[in-house]
Amino acid sequence: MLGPSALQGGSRSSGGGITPPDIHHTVHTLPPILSPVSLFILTHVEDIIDTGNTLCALVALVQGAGAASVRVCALLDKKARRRVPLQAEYTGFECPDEFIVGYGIDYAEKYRNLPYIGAVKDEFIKHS
Ligand SMILES: O=P(O)(O)OC[C@H]1O[C@H](OP(=O)(O)OP(=O)(O)O)[C@H](O)[C@@H]1O
Repeated sequence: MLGPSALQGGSRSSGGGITPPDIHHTVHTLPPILSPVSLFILTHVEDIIDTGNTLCALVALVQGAGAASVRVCALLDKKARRRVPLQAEYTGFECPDEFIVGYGIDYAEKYRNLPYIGAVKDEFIKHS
């Protein structure tokens, strides 16, 4: 059965569109918790869905492990950035295509601790 720490480890990728998601890292950092799984129902809670790559990989992994049902819940859904067909069952708010921070979401490892959700202004975004 999947444990909470395993799920946290499996949910990592790039959210704010700052760096590309590292799905291989995601999969390889999962501990060997997916061996004999019989039947379980999982609701995965995520802060934000961006490209959908993270959850697409995670859902496939969990389904492949024998989940009877996998449901995705996300506070924010940045649909305009989607690269794979991922549809969350439960979402809080549709999010514009901006750099979002706060409530655990960072921009270059900053502003995670803001007690509200904000968008980083263009003049603060590093263009490389
Ligand atoms: O839909 P995707 O494009 O795959 O992005 C979504 C993921 O990105 C964010 O994590 P992030 O990589 O920023 O890690 P962090 O939570 O440690 O900042 C977020 O928490 C999701 O897990």
